[in-house]
Amino acid sequence: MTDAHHGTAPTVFLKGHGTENDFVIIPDPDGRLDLSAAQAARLCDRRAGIGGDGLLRVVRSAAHPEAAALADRAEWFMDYRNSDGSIAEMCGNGVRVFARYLQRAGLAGAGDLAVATRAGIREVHIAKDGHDGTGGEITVDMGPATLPGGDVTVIVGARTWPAVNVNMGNPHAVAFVDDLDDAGALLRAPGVAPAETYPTGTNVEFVVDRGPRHVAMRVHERGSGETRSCGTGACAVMVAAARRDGLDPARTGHPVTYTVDLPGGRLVVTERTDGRIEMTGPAVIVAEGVIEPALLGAEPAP
Ligand SMILES: N[C@@H](CCC[C@H](N)C(=O)O)C(=O)O
Repeated sequence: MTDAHHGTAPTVFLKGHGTENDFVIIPDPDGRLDLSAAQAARLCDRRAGIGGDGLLRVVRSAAHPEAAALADRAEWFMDYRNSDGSIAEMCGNGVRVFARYLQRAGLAGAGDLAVATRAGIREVHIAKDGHDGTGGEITVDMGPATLPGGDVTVIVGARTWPAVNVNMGNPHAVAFVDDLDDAGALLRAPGVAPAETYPTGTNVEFVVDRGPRHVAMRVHERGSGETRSCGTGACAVMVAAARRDGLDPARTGHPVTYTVDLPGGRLVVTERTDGRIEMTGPAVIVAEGVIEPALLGAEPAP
């Protein structure tokens, strides 16, 4: 039961986005809102709820069982949910928006900030306001990519493409295509073979070249459908493109930067010589309000 159910305190939400990957933000510093998958999905519903590709619950690490061990290194835990209510390990655009919320709430300043996620701690740098009305850019150390190898195929209808299996804390299948329209309407999740490569499902990226170290992509996200941007996806795409282009900073001793265009905006992704991936992009809060208790609703008895 939440405070909202008892009518003692309203449940506040904010709405934000990073390159139009949009999120319902629920400040819950003391971890009192034990949001179910159904409640998260209702909040993300674009017709009957607030609407979002995902949900970011802002909880003190010390107040969350999955993050308490990280509390001495990161005060805040990003409890991320996809729009269908499922839990994901990591969200790259989400962690920038999460940091922007903390800054707006006076819980963090411009500069460096550590955020706990299910994929571990992510170091975030909030740039001073660029005076463009959006609060300036935010850079996240997304950690190293893992490329487990093996042949993966992405399937949409009768079409298939070879894909690269990349893990950014969450799973990705990156397919290079001739034209972004080749993936069709993406109303359903693309198939992947062998399916066992991704026991918990996967995000799928479709990529074309735009120029030297410049790509464009579409993404179908696990648990959310096609979205206008995906930060972990952009990082997975950058690494897959770099390896395809024969670039590996750990071997050459030179960092590599790719510009990644998405339907909702642009992300800049750099792979450092230590193998860590840095992603830079915008993060904007657009609204704040109060959730009607009926939207959270009473959960059916088990
Ligand atoms: N949009 C996110 C990724 C969110 C999680 C993903 N749908 C999954 O299930 O792994 C991003 O910006 O990285």
